[in-house]
Amino acid sequence: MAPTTDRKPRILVPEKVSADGLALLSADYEVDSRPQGVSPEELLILIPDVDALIVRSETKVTAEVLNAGSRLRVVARAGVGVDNIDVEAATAGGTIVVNSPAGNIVAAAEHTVALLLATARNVGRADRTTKEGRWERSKLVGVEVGRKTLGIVGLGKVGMKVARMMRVSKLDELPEDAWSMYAASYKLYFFFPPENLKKRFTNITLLVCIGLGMKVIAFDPYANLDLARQTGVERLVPHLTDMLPEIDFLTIHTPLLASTLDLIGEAEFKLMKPTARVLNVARGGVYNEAALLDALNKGIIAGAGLDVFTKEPPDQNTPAWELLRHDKVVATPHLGASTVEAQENVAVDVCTQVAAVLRGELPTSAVNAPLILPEEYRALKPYAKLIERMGGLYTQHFASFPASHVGVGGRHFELVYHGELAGVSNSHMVNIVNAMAVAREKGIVIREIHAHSGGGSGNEGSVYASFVTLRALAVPEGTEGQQQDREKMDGVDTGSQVIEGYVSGNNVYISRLDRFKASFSPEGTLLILHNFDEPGKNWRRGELGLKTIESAQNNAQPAQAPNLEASATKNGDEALMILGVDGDVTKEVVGDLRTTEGILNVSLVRL
Ligand SMILES: O=C(O)[C@H](O)COP(=O)(O)O
Repeated sequence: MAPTTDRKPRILVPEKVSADGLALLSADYEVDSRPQGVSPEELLILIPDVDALIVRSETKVTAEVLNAGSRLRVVARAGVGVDNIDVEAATAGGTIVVNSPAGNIVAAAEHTVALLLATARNVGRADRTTKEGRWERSKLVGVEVGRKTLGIVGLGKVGMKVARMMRVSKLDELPEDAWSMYAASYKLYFFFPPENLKKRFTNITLLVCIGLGMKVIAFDPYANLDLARQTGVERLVPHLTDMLPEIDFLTIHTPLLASTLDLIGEAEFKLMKPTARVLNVARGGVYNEAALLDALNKGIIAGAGLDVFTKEPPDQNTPAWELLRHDKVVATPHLGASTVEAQENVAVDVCTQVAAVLRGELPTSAVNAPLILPEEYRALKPYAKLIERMGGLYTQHFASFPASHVGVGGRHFELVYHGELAGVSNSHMVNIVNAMAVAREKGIVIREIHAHSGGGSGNEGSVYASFVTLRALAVPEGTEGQQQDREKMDGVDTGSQVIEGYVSGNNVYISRLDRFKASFSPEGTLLILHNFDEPGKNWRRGELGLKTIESAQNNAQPAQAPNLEASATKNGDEALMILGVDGDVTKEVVGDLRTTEGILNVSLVRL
């Protein structure tokens, strides 16, 4: 990741994304919105200067793009599907990918219904021929969808919504055992006991009459039967092929994965009724386009409503291109999420997340970061910051030590979560995007330990409800040496390359650095002076340090942080002084301080 400079972070939006979302970013960031789109070549030229990229489905965020985006911290998909983003490459490069999993559910489900009805009633063809001056009533006779069977593949958010919109039109058409469920979902129990319910409500069924009156069956190996039934799915079939001979309409709501590519091909079409119609508002490729074209041409099925294609727009003379022009097909140009409302929803959702990531916070819907429940997320957020700061402090502070200092390899680490924090399962705070993967690649081993029963360093950290210890182990995990090493670390007096920290309110503090107790905020530029703690001289060293800084740099002043000093614990003859410094500190200043009498070590840490 590129170093931070004074310029505002730059956000590139190479597609049409709702202004309501972008407005959330324009005050703090430089937003380069290009609703007309950018070519792949242009994107490669622009990306090195971009901190965040917001796309829809048209921009292909390839590994090449991601590798060229040296500043890129987040790629946001203003929608659900991330198949246009190389998520693996983003993860490897430490770029967060976020999406909006809920913003366009209603739009996608409604577009499915639109295509279902348009396909059943030849709406597309009728519109075209009427505009051409023809009046072809007898050629355009359709079919009704009420009481027909709809097969849904994939009962995710959109599949469920479609099922809900299709279900029975009258209460008295419900099977007996579905009554109580239906009543519960409308909270009718509140007024009437279940045994009287049917009697009382048969006359006013229109009051709760919704849906198209279709019978819905579904295939989804991961679906929950109770939940499915509550949404109006009559039956879940164990195998996809079980439903195909029975259905009048088929709709698929899955992402495009290796397992869903060509899910419906020649063999599957052959199992369907010649009157069956198929719908695709998910992803091009879940129906094999060549097989679909063949099935329509040969009358194996009756029609298709297609919103998505394997290549958009389809190349000329491909099966997809022929499908677009086919008389039995109603086609739309990937409009599933294209409603004003859905575009506002997804734009506000992802722009909020982009701002969070650029502020250094966790997004709510990261595709390549661990899933954290909102309440866990709120509780863990300051600890994630603490650990990040501890890591920064570790690498910068200990790197300054002379080679003769305790020889810790810096490759084997333990992160120990103490107190209430230990009870949070799957905290994975060290692993925001790729930390673990990158560490592994570099041969660095990080072990996360939940120390449920106290433990820790015996240091002051233990007075806090939760605290975290970062330990660098001298020898690989599991060896006898490591055991001795850890025993040493657990003692009060010994141990080196240990950092301990805690959270108070939303602020993070370091309570131990090396073998010194401490209490300081790991923020900004810190000058850490390790010196002899001769009686009466400790502060003199501090003054000396400040003087040196001031003489080297006029604008450098101690920061207003309340804790500028941390004192020594061991032997009483050494001290650690932490100075928060406004402005920068040059190498020369650090060099001067290092050669000052009584100073044992100096490190400059920027957090
Ligand atoms: O994956 C999605 O969210 C939909 O396919 C919408 O895609 P779009 O943002 O390009 O309209």
